[in-house]
Amino acid sequence: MATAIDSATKGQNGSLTGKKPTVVFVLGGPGSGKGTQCANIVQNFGYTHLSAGDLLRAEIKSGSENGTMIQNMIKEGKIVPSEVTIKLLQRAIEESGNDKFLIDGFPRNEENRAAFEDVTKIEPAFILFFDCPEEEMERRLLNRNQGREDDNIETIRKRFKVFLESSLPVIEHYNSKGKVRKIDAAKPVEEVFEAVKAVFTPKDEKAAV
Ligand SMILES: Nc1ncnc2c1ncn2[C@@H]1O[C@H](COP(=O)(O)OP(=O)(O)OP(=O)(O)O)[C@@H](O)[C@H]1O
Ligand SMILES: Nc1ccn([C@@H]2O[C@H](COP(=O)(O)O)[C@@H](O)[C@H]2O)c(=O)n1
Ligand SMILES: [Mg+2]
Repeated sequence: MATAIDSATKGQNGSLTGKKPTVVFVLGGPGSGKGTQCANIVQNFGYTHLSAGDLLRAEIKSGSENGTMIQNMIKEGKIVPSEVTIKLLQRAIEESGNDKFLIDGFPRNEENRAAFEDVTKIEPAFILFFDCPEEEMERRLLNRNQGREDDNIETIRKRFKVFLESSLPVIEHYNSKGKVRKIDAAKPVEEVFEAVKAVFTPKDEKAAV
């Protein structure tokens, strides 16, 4: 069945001249500030923010048949199978009506990356990578107070391990293609956003200032 992603990719009449959606993958360790900065980017640059973690948490709440499996994976800091997460992302893209997306917390491993590329044929414009020391991320997560079941020290340590072992190689993959825009995320929110703005501001606009 043809999807909105197909038509965006192939054009309304199925030709190959249509414009693909612009996708920026927003990556970084747990608590590095991805969600916080995405909210700022949405306000300033007209993107739609899709957090893979938020979509998975909403799926649990919806009472879906995958809910218990997803909940168990999140509690353990494990990565949910790609087909589940990609379906949620595809649905959110189709329902948004926008053509510019910040996909936050995805791809989290090589399986996520390859499956997304396979299914959607979308190549990200670039990867926004929030680089932050573990001690700072740990402090932030333990103070977040949003009632997340995975914001406890035991699960946080598991999430850090998964980030190092499975997610960093994805960032390295894109780095080798010159697609990573690395941001020092240890600074205060406003300073981080100054660096983010520079990445999203077109070169000719920077020159005019
Ligand atoms: N630059 C910053 N300095 C201090 N605190 C920050 C900064 N950025 C975000 N925070 C705070 O740290 C916590 C984690 O931020 P946020 O939820 O944006 O991270 P995240 O990368 O989306 O985390 P996760 O991967 O767990 O979803 C929040 O309480 C947020 O208010
Ligand atoms: N691609 C993804 C993204 C997230 N998860 C699971 O959700 C948890 C929370 O993610 P956040 O980005 O909100 O921190 C994460 O630890 C994973 O369990 C996933 O499986 N796949
Ligand atoms: Mg987040």
